[in-house]
Amino acid sequence: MTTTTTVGVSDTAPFGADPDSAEPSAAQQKAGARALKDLMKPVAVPLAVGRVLAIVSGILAVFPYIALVQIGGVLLDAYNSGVAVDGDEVNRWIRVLVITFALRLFIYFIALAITHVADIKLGHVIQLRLVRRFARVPLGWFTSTNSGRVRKGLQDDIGAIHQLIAHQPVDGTMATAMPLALMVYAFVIDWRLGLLAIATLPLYILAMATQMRGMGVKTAEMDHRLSAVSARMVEFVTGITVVKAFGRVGHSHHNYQRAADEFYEFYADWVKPLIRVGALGNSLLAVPLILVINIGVGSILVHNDVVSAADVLATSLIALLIPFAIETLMNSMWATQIAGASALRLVGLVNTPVLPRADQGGGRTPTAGDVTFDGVSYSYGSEPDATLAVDDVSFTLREGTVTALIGPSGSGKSTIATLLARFDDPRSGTISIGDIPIQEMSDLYSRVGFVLQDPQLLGISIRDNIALGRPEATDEQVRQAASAARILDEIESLPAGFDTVYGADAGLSGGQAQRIAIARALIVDAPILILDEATALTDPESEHQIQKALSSLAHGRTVLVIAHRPEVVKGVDQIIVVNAGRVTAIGTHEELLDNRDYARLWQATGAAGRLAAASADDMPAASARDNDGGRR
Ligand SMILES: Nc1ncnc2c1ncn2[C@@H]1O[C@H](COP(=O)(O)OP(=O)(O)OP(=O)(O)O)[C@@H](O)[C@H]1O
Repeated sequence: MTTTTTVGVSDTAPFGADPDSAEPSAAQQKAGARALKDLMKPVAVPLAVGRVLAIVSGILAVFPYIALVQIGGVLLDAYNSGVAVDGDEVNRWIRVLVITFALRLFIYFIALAITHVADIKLGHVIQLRLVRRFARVPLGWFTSTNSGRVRKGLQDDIGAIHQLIAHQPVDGTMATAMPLALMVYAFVIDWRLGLLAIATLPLYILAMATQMRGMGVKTAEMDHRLSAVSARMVEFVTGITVVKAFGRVGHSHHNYQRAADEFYEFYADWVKPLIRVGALGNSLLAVPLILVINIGVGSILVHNDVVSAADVLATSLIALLIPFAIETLMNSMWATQIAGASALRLVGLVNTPVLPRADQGGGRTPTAGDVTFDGVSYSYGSEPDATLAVDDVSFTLREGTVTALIGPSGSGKSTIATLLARFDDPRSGTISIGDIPIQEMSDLYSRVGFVLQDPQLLGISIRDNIALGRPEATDEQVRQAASAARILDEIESLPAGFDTVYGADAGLSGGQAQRIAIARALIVDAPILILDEATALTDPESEHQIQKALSSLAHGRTVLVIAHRPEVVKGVDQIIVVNAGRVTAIGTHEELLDNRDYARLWQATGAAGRLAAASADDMPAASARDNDGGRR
């Protein structure tokens, strides 16, 4: 195995390039917009309803102003003509003002409620799509890099599109519809007052257009750079133990510092035009300036009897509302850009390549248990010229026998073994069990069990951890499995025995966790087993216990053991020597004694001297045949 934190794969992303690594471009931004559209399909109808309601609410915003102008007209008429104010008329317009104002707010809140429900629904839909997808992607895809992407997708990116789904359709539409309706009304009152209401807008739009050129790409890049800083931070924190142990805190901290400095410089560059636009906007659209223009010029028009004072009051209030609408519009544009990057990542995750489903091939079940690799080749990269990690490998594992894979580090042992567990499909060749290709088997994981270097216990009870592959197992069966895996006494001495929750109630040593993983494989009772010879890093007592547990597990099964030490393979039925992804020899220990590659492996590990003395006890397979443990 190349790593102890993931199964059979290293941290380099093997299944295609990481989209996070590419700097965002205008093309990516467009792709983000397309991705957003695609992502929003399941809630297209409620979002459209939200938009329509926002338009209605925006149009209703005009009515209080109409009422205001009418009330002003009635009051002015009465004042000018010296007659009593028509109270009924005023009351009627006050009712119009209050009702339309309240109705506008009511419709606005209903629209927001609809889009918020849509947002919750969409989050749920995306999460379901992701979970269903992840259930079908090759297991080898789950490197720590991709796990980070999954975490970011499920947590950050779904959160980032909240603004876009729950707020933008309503606030963005309202920010367009309301000022438009108000401006139209201002022109209906009087075209000169309409022009006054929008007098400062052209300057503002011009300033904004020059300052904000290219901001879309920059905003998307900011999200990218922020992710880079977070990644450095996570790297610093997760690697802190080893970093401290090797006295590299300063160096590692320096990486984070550099990323943060780069972000600071970029941010300063990004924010400058925004500040300038903000300052210009504040001055060009500032309340005093708008009032001076509208009331000042408006008074001249009133003085010349062109319009009434009430008209000027209404259009001045309309002019004051426009800057707020523009601000909301700009905010929602930025939210869309940032959400575009998140949507792109989510769409990437949702479209992660999957393994073809076994049941599409009819879900066949093998009759005999021989395992055959026939001309199997595999590369981690998807490009046609990617280096082959496994190159045209053919061999057979006879039913009920033990085979060891042996070869130098990086020779392809783990890759061969994990292909049998269908962590991914070979690029060419076939792997079959009893003449049935594993791709066509629907119950592969009840036929193939594995115990790997990293036991991967979950934060659930020890009982549930053991019964993971067979949840219906009785307590007695779980106890028996624990006993055969030489872990029963240690579990019973835990605070809550089998109910102890791993991680929360108690931790376990690597050797203990390994034996629980062995109990887990025992209870599934799969006839074919993949074992990683994982005892090299444990203490002698733990190693002895694990070997005994493995012996119980191996008994009577077809076993493929990944051997890291030559001693382990001496008594097995068959040894497969692997070098640079190719099988260079197959035979028993005695048959291979003259093989150059095999002899070199013994020498390379300094084990040659121990060759003669290698004890059968070291070998799970050999001892399995003498052991009293058995398949249940
Ligand atoms: N996730 C991965 N992405 C890209 N290349 C990988 C990945 N995992 C392994 N490889 C490459 O595939 C080749 C075979 O690796 P593999 O882990 O199968 O070898 P191994 O014999 O099991 O090594 P070891 O004994 O050190 O665990 C190596 O060249 C390795 O660098």
